[in-house]
Amino acid sequence: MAVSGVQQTMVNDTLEYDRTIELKAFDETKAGVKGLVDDRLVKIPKIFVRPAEELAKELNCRPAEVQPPIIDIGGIQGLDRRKEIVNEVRCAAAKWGFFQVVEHGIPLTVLEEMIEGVRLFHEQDLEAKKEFYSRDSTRTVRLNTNFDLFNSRTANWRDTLIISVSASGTLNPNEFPAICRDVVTAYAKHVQNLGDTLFQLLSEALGLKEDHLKSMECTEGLRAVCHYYPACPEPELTLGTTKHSDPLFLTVLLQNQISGLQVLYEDQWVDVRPTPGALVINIGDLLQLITNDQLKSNKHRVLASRVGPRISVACFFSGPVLSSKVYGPIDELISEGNPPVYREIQLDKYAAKFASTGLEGRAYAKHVQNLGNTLFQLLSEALGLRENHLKSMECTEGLKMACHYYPACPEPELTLGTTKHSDPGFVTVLLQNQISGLQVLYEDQWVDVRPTPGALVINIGDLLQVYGPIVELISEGNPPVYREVQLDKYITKFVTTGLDEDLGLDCYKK
Ligand SMILES: O=C(O)CCC(=O)C(=O)O
Ligand SMILES: [Fe+2]
Repeated sequence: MAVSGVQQTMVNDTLEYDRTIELKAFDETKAGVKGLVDDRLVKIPKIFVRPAEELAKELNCRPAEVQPPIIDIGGIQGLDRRKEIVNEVRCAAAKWGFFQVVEHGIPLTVLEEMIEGVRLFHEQDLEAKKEFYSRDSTRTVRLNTNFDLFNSRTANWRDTLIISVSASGTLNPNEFPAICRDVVTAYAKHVQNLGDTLFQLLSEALGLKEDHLKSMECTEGLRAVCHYYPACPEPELTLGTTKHSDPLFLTVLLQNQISGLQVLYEDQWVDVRPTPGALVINIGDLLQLITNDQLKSNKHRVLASRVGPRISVACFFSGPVLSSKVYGPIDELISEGNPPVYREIQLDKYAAKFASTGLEGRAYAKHVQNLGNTLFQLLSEALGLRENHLKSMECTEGLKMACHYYPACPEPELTLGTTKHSDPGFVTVLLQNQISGLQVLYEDQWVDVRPTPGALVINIGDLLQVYGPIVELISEGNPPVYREVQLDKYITKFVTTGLDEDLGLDCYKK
């Protein structure tokens, strides 16, 4: 656990060097996976190949014969039928987190034209597409391949055009790509209306007033994410989209007739079969959070395929993502017997976190965050403070991962893997493989920190030693040894001096 900025620099320096170069070269073509396919390659580049252990597990996995429910929402105006629909929605959203809707009011021609518009966009000349290629999430429209390309272990066989339809609360079609502007505008209006209906049905399914979720602004922040999955020469080695759950409130997904989408149901991958005219609806993590687990946000993925292109449009209802609005379990859904399982989150911070972690790689980080919380409790108690003291000082925040790769060295006695230093953050949780090398300076001697299977190394960082000494730890006989530091300045100083300059903590002494 360490502080942002600092460790990020280290990540870039040391994470599997060749892979980073390959990823950069691929990204710089701005041609995406479609560009690779146009070059008629027969083997997929290594950056797309899933790790052997993941592929081996896949063999044990059989798609099941069940299907998420298909719900006909045509009759919602009729009182009795509406009750039935609300009931079906409740069951599907609680059990599967996924369902398909038919008779939703969006004409088939609009669905077909939307798919065609996305195909035209991705299949136009590279030069025309390049102007949209960007990883800048503040842009209304951006094309890229794998939004998490530089954070994921394996790249996905997919390019994506992302359009923030109403991020600022208003539709601004002038910025949409001309080649699909009209159809995106028309489709987005239909999806917004359907979203309003779905959030009404979901509110009723939860026993709330029909406009409850809308009044919480869940119907806001519509983003159309237009995926293009080209045919893949080695589909069994990669994925179209890595296993994930959608982070925000609700997703309305349009897919063409090429299958690939799967949802994880009772530990089996189940195909969500393309059904002409149907739209797939799935619950996102935040809707699970505010409903205190009554509705489920389920994991899903997309397989790569020898046939293609598969085209899909995922419309995300993200809420007011740029605002600091706070979301927690809805009061009406909480009771003594059903206490809140989640704490409140601030939407802008939550969304930024997802954008920077990507679809995978959250599993280890989540465990480390939990372990960190425990360690800071133990450390607080060890200092004779209340168990949440260090957490309340925000020491548990700003988790960053630095993934080092130390190649074998022909002349190791002439160099070092990492120069002598202390860590600048609060606490570091270190995972190492079985190759030794880490040493700690103890009583003026270098002591090996031997790799121990299953163990993690924990070390105290400079900030925990200094950070504006805690008043409870100061007394007349033990006056403050350090002056207070301002966190951002402190970090900047470390980043600009690097490991070599042995600043130590002396410069922070009074
Ligand atoms: O392409 C699909 O069918 C699903 C895409 C997806 O899961 C997503 O964009 O979150
Ligand atoms: Fe998804």
